[in-house]
Amino acid sequence: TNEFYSSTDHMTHLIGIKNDLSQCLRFYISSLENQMDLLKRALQGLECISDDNSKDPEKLISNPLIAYKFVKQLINVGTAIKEITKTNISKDIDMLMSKSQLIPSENNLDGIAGGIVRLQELYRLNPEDMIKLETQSALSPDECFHIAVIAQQNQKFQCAIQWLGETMKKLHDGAKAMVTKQRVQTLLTSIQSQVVNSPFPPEATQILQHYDDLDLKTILQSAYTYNLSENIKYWDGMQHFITSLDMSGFYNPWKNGYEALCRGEGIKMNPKRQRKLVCRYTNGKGSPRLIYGPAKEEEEWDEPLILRYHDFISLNEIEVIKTLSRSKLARAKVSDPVTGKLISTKARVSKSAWLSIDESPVVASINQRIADVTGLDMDTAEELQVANYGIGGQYEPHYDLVDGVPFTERRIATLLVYMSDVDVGGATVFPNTGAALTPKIGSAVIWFNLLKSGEEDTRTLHAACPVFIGSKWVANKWICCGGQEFRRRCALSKAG
Ligand SMILES: O=C(O)CCC(=O)C(=O)O
Ligand SMILES: [Fe+2]
Repeated sequence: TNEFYSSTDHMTHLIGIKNDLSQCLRFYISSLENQMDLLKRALQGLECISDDNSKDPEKLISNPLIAYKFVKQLINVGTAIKEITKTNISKDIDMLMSKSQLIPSENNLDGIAGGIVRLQELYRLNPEDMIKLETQSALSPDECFHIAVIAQQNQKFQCAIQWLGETMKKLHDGAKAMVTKQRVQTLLTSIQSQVVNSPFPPEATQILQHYDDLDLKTILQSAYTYNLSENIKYWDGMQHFITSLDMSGFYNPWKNGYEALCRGEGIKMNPKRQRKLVCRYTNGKGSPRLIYGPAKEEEEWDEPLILRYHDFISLNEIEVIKTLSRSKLARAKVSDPVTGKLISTKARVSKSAWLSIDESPVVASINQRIADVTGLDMDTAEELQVANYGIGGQYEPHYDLVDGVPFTERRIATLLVYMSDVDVGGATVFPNTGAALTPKIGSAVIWFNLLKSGEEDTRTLHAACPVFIGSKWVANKWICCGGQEFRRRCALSKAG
């Protein structure tokens, strides 16, 4: 397909496409230039036939040398014209056309703009930060305006207004553009009315009954509806008021926690708990393969227990897995809560592929290693799911448990292999427990999605933070309930 932005790995193909395109264009231009030269020469030939004597044509021809020259020029022109029709530029055009099929479609640009807006909001980049990023590839007023439009469509009004401001500034500085100040103003007005006319949520109505000031109501309303409360905090004089109202739990309760954790705020670990976390060498449940090469197991989180295995897979294995996946990577989807159909959404911006153990000894050996380390039955596990994230790529908070599957197919545990480091962003966070796991190449983390009682462990709600800089590769192995009856005993207690 022609969607690049949802996988940074696929974005890299664009460099090849760019090189091919410039080569084809170079060929085509030089063919055209040859033709132009021939045409110009032909024209020059015609023009240098002097027609001083045109009033007396016979005189022209009567001088044998002039006559000779005259006919010679005409023949030259004829030759040039024949040559022009002979040079075949249609081949170059065909080539150019076929290469241009690979040019990304417009929705890629929308997707990237959406990623920029998400990163900007989530990592709280203020206008100055954005400008610093922007100076490396100065955006035109039209480009700034496009980002503003996408921000508005994604209901990130704060960002939209910021980009409209940039657009205005550039227009003011006299940059050439299609967009006019008039259009910027129109969009600004429409954003304002969108914010003000948004429907009032019932919980907010109750609270606001106590306040008469209409202006405050308007601001609060937009804060609620568009989850701007975080930003409003920084508005003059609003801080105290907002804190006293505690709007945080209003809208998308998990979302604020998720975004804060992604920024590295609100990680709920304390030194006392931290001291109890240990690391050890382990041979799993006595697997012979681990006796001589024990696994490096680290307790990364206590409640719920999250273990990390260091050097779980090698760089070579990672290369094999990536190569096997590349041709299969397709936009990852989520099931629509209403229709149950698989859809592609901003909530999950990545591409993924499934690898079976028959595909390569490397996949089989990783599968075996997971069995050795966890002591769990792999016969009922799902295939390995490899994922590569895109620009601002993320996966919003979710449970790995899928509704409506037989008990034996429930995902009792998730093992997540990090196949890359990520320069900035891209952590795996657990909003209900305040945990954040940093991707570390070659390591794997594991947690149980079900309590020993078989109930869902709500502490395992987790998310993949937007990748800011870098490429993020992971592999998921979902281990299912079937076959684990004697390996992980059920218990009446809820303890993890
Ligand atoms: O990429 C990550 O950090 C987490 C991925 C994840 O949760 C999933 O694919 O279900
Ligand atoms: Fe997940």
